[in-house]
Amino acid sequence: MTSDQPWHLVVPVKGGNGAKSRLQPPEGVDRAALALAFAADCLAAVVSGMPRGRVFVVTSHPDAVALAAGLGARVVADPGGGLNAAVAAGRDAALASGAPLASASTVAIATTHADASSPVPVAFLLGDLPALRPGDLTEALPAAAAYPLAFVPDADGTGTVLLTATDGRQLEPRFGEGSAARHEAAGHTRLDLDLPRLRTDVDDSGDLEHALALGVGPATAAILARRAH
Ligand SMILES: Nc1nc2c(ncn2[C@@H]2O[C@H](COP(=O)(O)OP(=O)(O)OP(=O)(O)O)[C@@H](O)[C@H]2O)c(=O)[nH]1
Ligand SMILES: C=C(OP(=O)(O)O)C(=O)O
Repeated sequence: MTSDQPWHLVVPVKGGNGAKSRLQPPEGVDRAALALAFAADCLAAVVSGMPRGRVFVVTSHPDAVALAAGLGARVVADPGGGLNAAVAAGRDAALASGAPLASASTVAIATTHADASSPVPVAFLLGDLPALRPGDLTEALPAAAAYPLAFVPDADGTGTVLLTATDGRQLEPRFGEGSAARHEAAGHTRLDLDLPRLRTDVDDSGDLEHALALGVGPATAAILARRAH
């Protein structure tokens, strides 16, 4: 990806003990630490594939805030209200990215003054993609750029890993189980890209096996090395 890449990318990260509640971690592995490791590997791939200042992590969990800030991402406070509200807050922050990002409310105010003549393409990416590589975004974002609204479904085709908006359109986040059908109904064009690392979000142990087979990043590999044998 080049430095003139126009996309702004939003990555919500829940963090803490409530994260990855459906995932039964391997014996000897702490669930919150594993969830944070997924985010660490995902964000490392994202920031190395995107120009500085274009990555927004929506979180209020201290460990995730430290992780994101340490990687050079911009942190947006989680507004509460779940994943779709977090996506909306990150989208507004990205649109208002010329303005100071003190809090979600200043972001919302600044957004109303955003220059409508230069719309910012915004992409939302799940933060639980431990096998992601920078090249996945290099391929997926230009493919999405051909459509005002688009999305990439997860590996089984029913969920969503990447949701995009260009031409000043607004993301229409409808995340949650079965979100692919809802995003399509909301006008996002479905892109079944052959990018398994992008499409493998980890919700359960089957997904984790799939990610491990593809090859996970160093943070996830290190946490899993603590598995009881
Ligand atoms: N900021 C923020 N991120 C969220 C929230 N809910 C989910 N996410 C993130 O969105 C991505 C996909 O969400 P899920 O797969 O549902 O992750 P999760 O909520 O940790 O997992 P479960 O507890 O099993 O539902 C992950 O990167 C999560 O960290 C939220 O309320 N706020
Ligand atoms: C966030 C999603 O799903 P999950 O919570 O199953 O990862 C989704 O696909 O919209």
